[in-house]
Amino acid sequence: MHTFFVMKQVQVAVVGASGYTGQELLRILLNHRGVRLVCATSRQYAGQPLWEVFPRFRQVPGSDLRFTDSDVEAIAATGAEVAFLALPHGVAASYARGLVDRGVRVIDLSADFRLNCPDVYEEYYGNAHPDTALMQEAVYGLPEWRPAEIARARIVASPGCYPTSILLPLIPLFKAGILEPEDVVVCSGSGVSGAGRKASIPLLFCECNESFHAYGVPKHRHLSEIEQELSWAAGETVVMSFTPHLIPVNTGICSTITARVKEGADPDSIGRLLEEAYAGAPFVRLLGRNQPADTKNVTRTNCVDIGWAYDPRTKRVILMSAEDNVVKGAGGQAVQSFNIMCGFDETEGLWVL
Ligand SMILES: NC(=O)C1=CN([C@@H]2O[C@H](COP(=O)(O)OP(=O)(O)OC[C@H]3O[C@@H](n4cnc5c(N)ncnc54)[C@H](OP(=O)(O)O)[C@@H]3O)[C@@H](O)[C@H]2O)C=CC1
Ligand SMILES: CC(=O)N[C@@H](CCC(=O)OP(=O)(O)O)C(=O)O
Repeated sequence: MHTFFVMKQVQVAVVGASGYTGQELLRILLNHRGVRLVCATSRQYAGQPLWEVFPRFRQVPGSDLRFTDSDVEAIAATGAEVAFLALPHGVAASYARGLVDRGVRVIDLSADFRLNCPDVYEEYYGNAHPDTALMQEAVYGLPEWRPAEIARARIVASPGCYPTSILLPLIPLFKAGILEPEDVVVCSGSGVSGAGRKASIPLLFCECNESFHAYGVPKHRHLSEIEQELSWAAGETVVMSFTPHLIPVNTGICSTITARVKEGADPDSIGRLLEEAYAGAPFVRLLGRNQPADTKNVTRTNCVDIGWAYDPRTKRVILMSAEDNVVKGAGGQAVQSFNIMCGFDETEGLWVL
């Protein structure tokens, strides 16, 4: 006798489905047993089926759905219960309030709702936030640290790609109080898809290939959310240096973090603190002492790999992390939050290697 397991289905919309993170969301959601995709938006591809725009989805069940150029009213009318916003920052905020007010739960991949202080938002994004009430309601959706708040949220602000690779290694050490709060230095590299699927001369193949350079110095906009979350973990203000680099690969983020260990703190506790923090975390893979993380092992997965080292001469811990910017740094992490919000296993649809 066969036993059939029927999983509940949640109706889902992807708004901004033709970009890099939108495409990644489609890839994961078309394979998710608990999802019925009811809406995928794109202005330029409106009317075309998903598989025609992304031939990799040809013959995949559900890929006959057509892109629509939708507004809030039309998205809600599809019966969507959850909407992923994979829109440029600034645009996402114009959809969020209308959807939440119509009872659609929102998972926003943009930076619009990640900060909780309106002044910091204005400092980094150059304009006043259009909806500070919703900004303060939004949960910063790092699933490893806020599962209970994510589970009941109306709006989740999914963390940025660089921040995810930096926060996961550092939060346990700041929570344990072993790091100096004003002596953190981070050097990160991102694949070119991090900049989005748009025409731009600096992003052309001949401009970025065979090349490696820093950008966004000295105050990349991600500094604001990283310092916010590290200050939350430390219980005091954390100030850091952050230098992003563009690396000539499609996807992948590699972050090398060094931080000074406080006088009297035990550097031998670093490995144990990480292991205790992530004992039940399916997507955090601890590599061990003196083991660097490599982007080639995480691309197209929802995993973050983390290695660590300690240099007694400088009294600095060295944390090395790698993730895929469009998966754990964006679409995969957003689906991880979706699973928690909808009562699915946290890993549902995400064990694709
Ligand atoms: N790429 C990455 O690694 C990461 C990106 N993010 C964030 O996720 C969001 C999406 O990023 P990404 O996928 O790279 O961006 P893309 O530029 O690749 O895609 C943007 C999407 O939004 C749609 N769009 C653009 N402008 C508008 C508009 N005014 N109204 C409605 N739809 C619009 C585009 O389709 P169309 O023009 O056809 O309408 C497209 O589907 C951004 O906020 C980004 O900062 C977060 C983490 C990592
Ligand atoms: C390579 C590149 O340009 N990366 C982007 C960061 C990725 C991103 O989209 O930022 P959010 O996570 O905040 O949305 C940048 O530096 O602005």
